[in-house]
Amino acid sequence: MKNISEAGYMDPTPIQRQAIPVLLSGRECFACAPTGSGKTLAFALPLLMMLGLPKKDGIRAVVLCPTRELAKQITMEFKGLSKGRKFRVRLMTKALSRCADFSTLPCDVLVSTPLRLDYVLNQSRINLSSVEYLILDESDKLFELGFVEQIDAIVNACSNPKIVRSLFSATLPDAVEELARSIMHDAVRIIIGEKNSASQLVKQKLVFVGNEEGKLLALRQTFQERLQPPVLLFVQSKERAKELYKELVFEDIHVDCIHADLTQAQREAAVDRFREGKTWVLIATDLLARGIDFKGVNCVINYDFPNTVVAYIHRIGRSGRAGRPGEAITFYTEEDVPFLRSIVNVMVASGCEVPSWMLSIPKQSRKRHNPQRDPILVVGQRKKKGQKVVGLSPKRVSA
Ligand SMILES: Nc1ncnc2c1ncn2[C@@H]1O[C@H](COP(=O)(O)OP(=O)(O)OP(=O)(O)O)[C@@H](O)[C@H]1O
Repeated sequence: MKNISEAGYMDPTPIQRQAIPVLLSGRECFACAPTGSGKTLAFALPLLMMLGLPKKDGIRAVVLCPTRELAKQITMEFKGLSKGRKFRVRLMTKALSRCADFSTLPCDVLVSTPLRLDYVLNQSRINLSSVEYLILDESDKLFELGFVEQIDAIVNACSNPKIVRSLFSATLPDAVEELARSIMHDAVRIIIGEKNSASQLVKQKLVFVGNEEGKLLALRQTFQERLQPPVLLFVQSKERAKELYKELVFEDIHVDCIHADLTQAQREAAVDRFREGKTWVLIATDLLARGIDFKGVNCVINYDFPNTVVAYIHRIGRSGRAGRPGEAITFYTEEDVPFLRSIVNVMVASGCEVPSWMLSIPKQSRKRHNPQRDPILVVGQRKKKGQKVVGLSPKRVSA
């Protein structure tokens, strides 16, 4: 209770009100609640309570999530909540996965990405048969192609017949729900608000930019009208993250970028600089779309249209967290128009206004939209082409 009040948590959020008693009663659950609504605490708190005291009985709980950044954040949350007790909460780092002797390493809670845990499992260096609790955070992502085989191996290795498994996410497509049911025992289904909906705290806006070139103009205009850091800027790929970074780095807006081509240390440094307020605008790929909790992101800009509606919900959910209001601006080109409909539906469900013509766009049968986009023109190339380079006026930038 001391740790909870020191963290400033005065009242449980709706997902915490529902999920904590369910987990404390020993039932499994799959829970779907909006982004930023406190799902981490909803599983971390009951898990620590059920573990009771630290023990040296092998690995007792495993939490899986899709990215290293999120795994680190979850580890920190567990450590904060268990301050004063000697629980061993361990993050599966690269070093741990390569060198640790798990047969002698006391571990109450192990937080990992599926890839790293599966790597250790494949080498027969870890025994998961004593695991009592298994949490899959961002569970729908973990059931996607690319993760599902590793999840399967880990679920099978957690062979304790009394294991309690739980799934948490802000989005839970029906197909994933069905798949999840096949591995769970009589799980309680908890849905807060409308399933697969965006956080009501985020004011969503669509901006037509015509084509790729129009995006840079629209971005500069947005920043000139009002730049209220911190801002997260999402692009489609790591190549585009690098290109956009090159384009913005010389402007007075303290920009940085994060993508999978950076080393772990560089990724962590980029996250830290953004958390500390040293970076005002962070360019990111979908690597950062899920789970990451930056306090007070004022605005998310989808420079590139998200490739699925699920990605849209998670991206814009980096803003409007823990009861604070946020804003999301999504640029769309001619090419993106046929894919507007599902995002428009999300906006309407959250009470945002949209032009009526958008409601008559036919639904796309193809769910993914990953077009080949023209490269973002870097400053040097533009100068060579004889085009004018428009900069930002630092006067208009408010910190
Ligand atoms: N009871 C509470 N009262 C106030 N703030 C809270 C409470 N519980 C959690 N928070 C804060 O809310 C923020 C969002 O929590 P968290 O990261 O767990 O959200 P989430 O639901 O997992 O989001 P996402 O779906 O994006 O992963 C965090 O900053 C957390 O500290």
